[in-house]
Formats: sequence, C-alpha cells, structure tokens
Amino acid sequence: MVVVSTTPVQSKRYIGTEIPVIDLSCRREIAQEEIVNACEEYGFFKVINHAIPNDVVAKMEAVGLEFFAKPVTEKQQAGPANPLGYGCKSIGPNGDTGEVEYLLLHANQQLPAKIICEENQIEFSCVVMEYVGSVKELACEILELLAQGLGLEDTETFSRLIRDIESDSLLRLNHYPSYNCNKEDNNKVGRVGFGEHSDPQIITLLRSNGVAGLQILSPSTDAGSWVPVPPDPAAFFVNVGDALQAMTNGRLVSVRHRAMVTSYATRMSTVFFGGPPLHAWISPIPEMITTQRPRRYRSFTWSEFKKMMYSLRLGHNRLELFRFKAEEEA
Ligand SMILES: C=C1C[C@]23C[C@@]1(O)CC[C@H]2[C@@]12CC[C@H](O)[C@@](C)(C(=O)O1)[C@H]2[C@@H]3C(=O)O
Ligand SMILES: O=C(O)CCC(=O)C(=O)O
Ligand SMILES: [Fe+2]
Repeated sequence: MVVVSTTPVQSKRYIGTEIPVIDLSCRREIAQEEIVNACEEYGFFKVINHAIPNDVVAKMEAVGLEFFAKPVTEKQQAGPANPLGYGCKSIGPNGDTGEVEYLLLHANQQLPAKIICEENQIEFSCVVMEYVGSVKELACEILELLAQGLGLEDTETFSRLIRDIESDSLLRLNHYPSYNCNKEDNNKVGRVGFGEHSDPQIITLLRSNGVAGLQILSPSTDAGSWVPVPPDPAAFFVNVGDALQAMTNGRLVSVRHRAMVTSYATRMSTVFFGGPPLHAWISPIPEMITTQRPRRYRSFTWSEFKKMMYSLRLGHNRLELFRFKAEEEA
C-alpha cells in the first residue's frame, strides 16, 4: 500500500483526507507517481520503509539529546548562531523568536565551534557525518524518483545539486521545551516553537522523537488551516523547498509549516536541508515551462537567494521577489 490515511487535510486528490505516505519498498513507478502527486498538492509527505539504519538514527538522537542536556554555558560555547552554531530563542538575524534552542551545522564543513569537550567532539562529528551521509542518500533517491515521475529527461537534475561536494546543505537540531500549565491553559491556542515559514532549499528531510509539534499549512483551504502532523519516529517527513518550487516553475509547492510546543514532553527534531552549491543557477527547467504554465521565476544563483533570505523575516514569502518579468531577462 502506498498512501495510508493518517491526518485529515482538505485536498483535491486525497479526498477527505490525509497526509500522503510514500512506502519506498513499493514499486518504483507507484512511488514516483505518488511523490509527484504529494509534492504538487501539499509539498509534503511522509516516507516509510526507507533504508536508513535504525542505529544511525538512534545515535544521532542520542548525541543531540546529550548536547541539549548540557549546561547553558557549555552550549553557548558553540554559539551564538551566525547563522551556524548554537542558538536559543532567536531565529535568524532579523528579530524572529520562538520557544526553541537549536544547533545549526553545515553538512559539508567542519563543526562551527567547540561542541562540548574534546573527546565528545570527535564522536559528535562522526555521528553527524554518518547521519548526513545516509539522509543525503535518501534525499537523492527521492529527488530522482521525483524527476522520473515528472518525466524529466535528466533524472539527476535535482539530486546532482545535493551530491555536489560544494552543496550548501545544512543539518539543524531543534529542541523544544515542554511547559507547565494548568488545564485551562492547555486548551488555549498553543505556543509557537518555530514560526510559520517555508524552507528555502531544494528539499528538507525531518525526523523527530515521538512528540507532536509539526504542523503544515493546508494549501487547499482559502484562509489556510494548520494541519498537525502526527509524530512517527521511524519515518522521515519530506518537504519541497523554495528552490525546487522555482526549478519546477511552481508545479511543486514549497509548503509553509511551523512547530508548536506541547505541554506534555520536550521534542527534538533533526532536519536535513538539501541545498545547491552557492554558485549554482536556479531557474525553471525548460520542460516545466508550457503554454498553460508560462515561465514564473527568473534565474538566480543560490548565493543571491541566500543573501535575500537572510535580509528577510522568517515568514516572508521570499520566492515572490524572484518572479519572472519578460523584459528583465531578455
Ligand atoms: C529568519 C531567518 C532564519 C533562516 C534565515 C532567515 O532569514 C529566513 C529563513 C530561515 C530558515 C528557515 C529554514 C531553516 O531552518 C534555515 C536554516 C534556513 O535555511 O532558512 C533558517 C534560517 C536560519 O535559521 O538561519
Ligand atoms: O521542528 C520542526 O518540526 C520544524 C523545524 C523547521 O521547520 C525548521 O527547522 O526549518
Ligand atoms: Fe522548516
């Protein structure tokens, strides 16, 4: 079975309905089609039966939790996040805040600063490297299925950018506290851990412990409604990023999402952002430009996009600033 009913979402294709679940052990042709459908409709899906070994995931979770359990003064030695490193409550350089502490690492570079003590530093980087290697492979497998499902002649169009040794991919560990509250407070609108945004890169692969918190903005309701994503520590949650929306000329959607804090337990998410090299050009693939879907975005380098994104707030719809205007590109 490929699509399994989980959480209700308003939708055209998943009538009724549910967050798409892609079973990677099923036939390639089925997975390809389901991935394309999910990315067109939500920009989001859950992956089960992936090939990432449990111990790779378990070790990553253990070193992450060990890091966040350290005294604040020790954690601060890996900060402040600029943008890499340890951060607490402050997200990005433009005043965004949330109830979260995090560690943001580059996937291809040395660790940014001292992370805990020397002997743990070596173990920490080995675990991170192994996790990043596995999750990057899964990201590339998904991107190749996606390219095949879209009927692209070059099925490595997307994955090549992530496999590139200069790929600007990141790994982020987010740690959300639980909070004490009385019964009445518990029924009130929740607290925001990580505010509404889309991810800027090509693809994001997220997993978390078994605590709820992630929500996606359902694109098919007018005002948009927040759909809770039930936690599944054995699965990966995948979302389309802004760069993939641009490359597919808007056919695939970069989903807006956020993370809420719960009152019952702390949550940790481990998030891989597959990004292109800084010098890579991002532009709509010619096969994605048709008379029904005329060119929507201009060409830009990832470095240009990143510079713009760091000048904007978390929730900004930044891709709109890269709309195609025929007279400019000619
Ligand atoms: C407010 C910001 C934080 C962010 C960079 C930005 O200026 C806008 C995008 C933010 C985001 C969201 C997804 C990822 O968590 C992230 C690492 C990214 O690439 O874009 C963060 C950035 C960050 O925290 O540095
Ligand atoms: O922790 C989560 O569930 C979401 C985190 C997130 O969206 C991010 O780090 O970009
Ligand atoms: Fe995100």
